[in-house]
Amino acid sequence: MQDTLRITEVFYSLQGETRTAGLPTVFVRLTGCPLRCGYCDSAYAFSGGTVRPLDDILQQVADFRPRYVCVTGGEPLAQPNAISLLKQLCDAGYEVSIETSGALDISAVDPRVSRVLDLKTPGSKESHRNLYENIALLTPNDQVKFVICSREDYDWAVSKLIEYGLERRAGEVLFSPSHHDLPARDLADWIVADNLPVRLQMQLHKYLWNDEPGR
Ligand SMILES: C[S@@+](CC[C@H](N)C(=O)[O-])C[C@H]1O[C@@H](n2cnc3c(N)ncnc32)[C@H](O)[C@@H]1O
Ligand SMILES: Nc1nc2[nH]cc(C(=O)O)c2c(=O)[nH]1
Ligand code: SF4
Ligand SMILES: [Mg+2]
Repeated sequence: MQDTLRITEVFYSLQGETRTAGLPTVFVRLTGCPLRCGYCDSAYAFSGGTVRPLDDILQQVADFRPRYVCVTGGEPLAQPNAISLLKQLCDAGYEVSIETSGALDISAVDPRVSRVLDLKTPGSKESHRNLYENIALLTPNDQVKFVICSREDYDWAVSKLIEYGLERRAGEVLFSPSHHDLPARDLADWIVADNLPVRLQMQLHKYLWNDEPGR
């Protein structure tokens, strides 16, 4: 039996987030997630999807002839075969990233992959799931993200930034407003006022395409 993954969608768009924001990217969205963040914009990937052989997924990615591939979900690391998919995408020569909740062990992910590790804030209602052991594994090829719902979340994120020296461990520390919860301008003003070594991230695809699935 060939290795398979349960997949919600594969699509080509502009990366809306992280350090490659604005660059054409193929997205592979894996189905299923053990978390339930209150703000989740991808709840349609919690169930359903199609079980597909890895080779079939790799061929669909190749047909777009991309430079960048982003594996997301759902929670991609909840499916063990995601590790094999990531390795094979790297072997094929793409620049690969993974978006992960930070609740699962990231140690088996191929080091060529840029791991975008979300540290779940209290506003997500899932911060008790954060696996802080992951932080020691971060390298300059990785990125840490906080999705911030309120001033309380911002203060919490700053405390984690300082406690773990995150800007010295990861290549990027991203502060993103939770869409519809916090005006980006408030977060921008706080970052400047506190002179933080972090990058404000806005979800480009929501401004371009109003968060339609598959964009
Ligand atoms: C949908 S998740 C999928 C990957 C993984 N489960 C995770 O949480 O990182 C991808 C990214 O979108 C972010 N996200 C989800 N809903 C959001 C929202 N309403 N506003 C801003 N970011 C959001 C998540 O925090 C995460 O960084
Ligand atoms: N354009 C676009 N960029 C994205 N970056 C991360 C996404 C995600 O849902 O994880 C995403 C998405 O859904 N669309
Ligand atoms: S971990 Fe990611 S996919 Fe799962 S509920 Fe939270 S934001 Fe959504
Ligand atoms: Mg999305």
